[in-house]
Amino acid sequence: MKLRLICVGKLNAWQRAAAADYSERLQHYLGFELVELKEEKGGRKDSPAVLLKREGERILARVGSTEQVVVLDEGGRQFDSEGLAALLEAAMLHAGRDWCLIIGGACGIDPEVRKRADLCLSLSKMTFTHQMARIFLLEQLYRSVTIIRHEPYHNP
Ligand SMILES: C[S@@+](CC[C@H](N)C(=O)[O-])C[C@H]1O[C@@H](n2cnc3c(N)ncnc32)[C@H](O)[C@@H]1O
Repeated sequence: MKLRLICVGKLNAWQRAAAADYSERLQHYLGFELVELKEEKGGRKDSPAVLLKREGERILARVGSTEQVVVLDEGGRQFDSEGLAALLEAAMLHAGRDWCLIIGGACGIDPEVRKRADLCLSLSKMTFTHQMARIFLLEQLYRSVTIIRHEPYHNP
């Protein structure tokens, strides 16, 4: 089973270092691919909704038809770390579909992308920047695999 993370927008140097650290750790346990899309830059006439829609179309073009789509959204379903690990473990044990995780850009996620979601996942009720959401998600995925393997990273 593989994980793919689709993100919109770039990270600065320290964010990139943090994200790279967790994704490298994660790759020791699972296949992992990062797809980083450019933020939509429209002209002065383009409304935020139009830009979001275009961004959404580019995201959906990268989603595989058989993938389990997990959209990151502060209004989504919340899990504790053990709960997320259990969800991931069930998918791994039952040769589940590959996961495609999606983090929106600075303006959020187009409704069409949300419609494609099998799960909307919230990391907190608080809103994070997309950069911070990426780092927190990668850390939680890494934490999940260490929980699944009973390794000492997670100290509840
Ligand atoms: C700055 S937020 C966008 C906020 C915007 N108000 C919206 O409508 O979604 C950028 C992206 O980071 C992710 N994100 C931010 N906070 C999150 C949270 N607490 N849980 C899950 N994802 C979050 C989401 O994917 C979101 O689209």
